[in-house]
Amino acid sequence: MRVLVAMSGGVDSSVVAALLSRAGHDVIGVTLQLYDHGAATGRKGACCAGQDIHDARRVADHLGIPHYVIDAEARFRDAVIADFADSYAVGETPVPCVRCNQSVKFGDLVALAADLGAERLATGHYVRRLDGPEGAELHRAVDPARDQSWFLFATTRAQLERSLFPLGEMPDKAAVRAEAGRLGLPVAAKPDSQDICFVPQGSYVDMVARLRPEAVAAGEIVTEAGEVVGQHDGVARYTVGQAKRLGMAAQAGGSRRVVVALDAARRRVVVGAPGAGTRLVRLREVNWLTAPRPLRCAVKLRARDSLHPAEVVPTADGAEVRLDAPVLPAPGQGCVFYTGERVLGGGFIRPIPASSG
Ligand SMILES: Nc1ncnc2c1ncn2[C@@H]1O[C@H](COP(=O)(O)OP(=O)(O)OP(=O)(O)O)[C@@H](O)[C@H]1O
Repeated sequence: MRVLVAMSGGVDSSVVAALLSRAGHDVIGVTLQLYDHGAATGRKGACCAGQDIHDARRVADHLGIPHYVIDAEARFRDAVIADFADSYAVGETPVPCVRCNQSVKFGDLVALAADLGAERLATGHYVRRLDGPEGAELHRAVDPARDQSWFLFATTRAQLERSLFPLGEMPDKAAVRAEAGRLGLPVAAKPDSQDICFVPQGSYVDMVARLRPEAVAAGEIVTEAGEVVGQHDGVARYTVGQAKRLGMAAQAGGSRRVVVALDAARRRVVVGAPGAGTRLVRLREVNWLTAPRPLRCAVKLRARDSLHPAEVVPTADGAEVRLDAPVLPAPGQGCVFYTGERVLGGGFIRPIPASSG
């Protein structure tokens, strides 16, 4: 069959292209030009994106497959980078990888695959797509250390139907690298990519400051009762649930405190006692990967979170998550519903109104 492979120039998607090509499929490679570190940082010659495109092309040449580069910079800027900064500016903690998967990768590339007559879009994500009685199902990767299922919760059922994730079955990353070596891929020894691809050297605050300066404006750290206990230099530097780096003043007489809300309109970071939390979490933009219905399941409220037993109930504008035990989730993050290895859906966490004076 004809398969469009999303090639980032990294080891994972290169192995995907190679495996599918070796298996006899009619493989077409596509690389999205998403950002330019040189342009973003003002530094000349810092264009990692350019190197990645070059690497993807070398792999495609090595495999003898056609390869296209698509300029998706404007789309990425609007759908991912602007959303990232806007989200911080309203006191949320965004997950840009979910926005990117939702828009640029699965939204646009599944459509491109159809235009090119390809039956499937393949990526190097570590997840499994299995066929069940309801159609395509999203499952965790075999390797729990690499599993990316949480980041794919917004992929629609129609997009999943048309996707392939060959690496979800791999035992671990070492096996993928070994495969890259065996296949003679020129990127076999390339280091793994960084966390947020468009933020150079992890300085996300600088990027937010350029786009939404109000998100890094100074303000007060207050208790839920409205007592001022410290100063901060921007709500964008904080996330709900954070207990570190709150400053000495915010640690009342040595007792620890935790961020319980970010009131961006008043530039306030609201702190409370550790153990503060809620049993009711409201979600927006919920994507169901099963028929929407009340579910008894386990939810994950950030990428590297443990599972929390809960009941998820669909509502007219999203879903309500009723947790067995209180949690302190960060608005803007994802809440993903799991039953065993399968993802049943997920949505974005709505803000919990700040209760400070
Ligand atoms: N610029 C891009 N163009 C096309 N596809 C991309 C691009 N960036 C990422 N992808 C696709 O999304 C997948 C997951 O992206 P992620 O950033 O998690 O990659 P990764 O774990 O670094 O993998 P890789 O080793 O392939 O770069 C990639 O394996 C690839 O299929």
